[in-house]
Amino acid sequence: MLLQEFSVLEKQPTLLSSQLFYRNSVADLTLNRVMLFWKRVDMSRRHARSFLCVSKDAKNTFLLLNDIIVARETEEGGQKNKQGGKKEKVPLHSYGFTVSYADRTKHHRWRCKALMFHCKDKSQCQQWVQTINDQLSLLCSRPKRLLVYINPYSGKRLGKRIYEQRVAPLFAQASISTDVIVTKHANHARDHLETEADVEQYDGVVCVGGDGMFSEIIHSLLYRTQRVSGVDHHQYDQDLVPCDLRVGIIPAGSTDCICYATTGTNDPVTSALHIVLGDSQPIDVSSVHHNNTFLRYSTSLLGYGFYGDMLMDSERKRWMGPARYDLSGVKMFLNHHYYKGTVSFLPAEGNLEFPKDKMGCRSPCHICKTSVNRLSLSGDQVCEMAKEKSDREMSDDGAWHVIRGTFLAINAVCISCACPRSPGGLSPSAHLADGTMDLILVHRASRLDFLRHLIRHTNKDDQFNLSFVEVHRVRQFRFAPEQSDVTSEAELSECSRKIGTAQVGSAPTGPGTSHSSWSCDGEILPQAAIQVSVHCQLVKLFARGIEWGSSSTHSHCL
Ligand SMILES: Nc1ncnc2c1ncn2[C@@H]1O[C@H](COP(=O)(O)OP(=O)(O)OP(=O)(O)O)[C@@H](O)[C@H]1O
Repeated sequence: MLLQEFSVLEKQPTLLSSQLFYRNSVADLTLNRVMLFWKRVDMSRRHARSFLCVSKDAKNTFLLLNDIIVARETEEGGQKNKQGGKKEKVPLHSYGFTVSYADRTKHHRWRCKALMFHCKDKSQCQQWVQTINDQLSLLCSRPKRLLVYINPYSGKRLGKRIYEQRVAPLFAQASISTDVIVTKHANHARDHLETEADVEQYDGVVCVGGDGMFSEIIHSLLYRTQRVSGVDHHQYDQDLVPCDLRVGIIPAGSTDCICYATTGTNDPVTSALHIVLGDSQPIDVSSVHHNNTFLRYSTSLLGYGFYGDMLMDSERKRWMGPARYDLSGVKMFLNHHYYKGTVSFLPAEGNLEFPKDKMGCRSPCHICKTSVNRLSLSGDQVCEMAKEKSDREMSDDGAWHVIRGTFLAINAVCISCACPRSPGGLSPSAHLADGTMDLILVHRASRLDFLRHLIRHTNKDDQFNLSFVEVHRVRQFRFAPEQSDVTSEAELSECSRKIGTAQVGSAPTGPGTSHSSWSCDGEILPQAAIQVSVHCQLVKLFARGIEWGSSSTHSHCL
């Protein structure tokens, strides 16, 4: 935080101020509506040190209220600092309280830390705890009751343990009550959310698992929201109603790319802290249709060719765990299939940034902020927007771009799809909530060139700066394989009904045939010919987006 910003915040009306003991010396502690701050008092010189003095202990001279989890009285004589493990010497006062807060550490990871203050008497101690917690209770974005689904078979099958050991204690500390369901089979969470769960009583849904589990949950929430609002999601150009409930992701899966792309890490404690602090990050969702029949929603990767074939192959190797993706990736790379087809897309005209700009989406992102914030729109505004949209589409009709070609891969991403192996992701500059998706077309190329393209996802080289790769920021796109689908309407609606369970092997496409299949956030779609439309900020996550920098000095010291 800059000194000017601090000076503004410091001038907020004071709620409580006292002289207390902090780290064996006297400090003036002050609480206002936005932060808790303190300065050490130099007893010998009888003047307070200024905030800018170069004190050895200049760290953590303030905490933003938004980052504080809870204040608690410490037991008498219990001056043990749990984080440091060291006993602090408290010569004068045995009453104290701790302030737990979320601290930013390296690589966007957050940790729960605690500061301890000592008071002259119990009533002063109680007054501080009460006043801090009263202020925290005014932060209405913080969840009080959550519905948690744990997939015990995600990734390395550690979901239950991760939740119990690393997440549940933080929820308990923040007095969040939870109803926890350990899923017994695929689509257990979906069915429970759709039929049994009384979602009105919760402030959010948490999924402990991977991207597949997240997808299952947002499908249920979005189905439910559209049904309650009377919206028919089968109509391709229908404006969808955003989902009110926020979703938290505790990463425990094979890739966890939604979590990584929205928090900058795949760390369960960081995700739990974002939930506890009530962070909110809208994300775009694309809807995938085939002939006016809704197929699925997508929040991460919609991939045809290389990624579609890889998913199809890896589904047969589920028993191998996360290693199946590596093996199938190598196999598909060696197979080197390419597919003919026609891609048509509506470019995101008027957008200020493009996939090759390398600006990225960093919180707070002005590009996403200036995109229409549908989550705050009233019903009338949504109607007005729908009208504007249809006017725009009529005038945009000629704006559709058509590319007929032979493709190794066609990828469409609503977010960067970053993950630990590919920290930039498939499209490093994709925005989380600007109402667009990045359409990446990898044209036919030699194996060696394709390998160069793939390797660039793991290093700092530009994967788009190759003659056979093109990338477009789009609002809608369509794809038609050279031989269009021959699936009957009856088959189509049957597939659509079963789609939640990904009918692997029932799809009429696959390697070795003239067309591939689409991988839609890890599920295989039965049709190759699809229409895709992006819906701006349709779902909200308990996240903050990726922040600039990640050091604790960012917010806690001057
Ligand atoms: N108890 C369960 N048993 C079997 N499958 C389950 C269970 N609970 C959820 N699932 C299904 O497992 C699939 C994969 O889950 P998840 O994404 O959490 O794990 P993952 O290891 O990351 O898998 P993937 O890489 O395929 O996404 C989801 O589609 C979900 O529907």
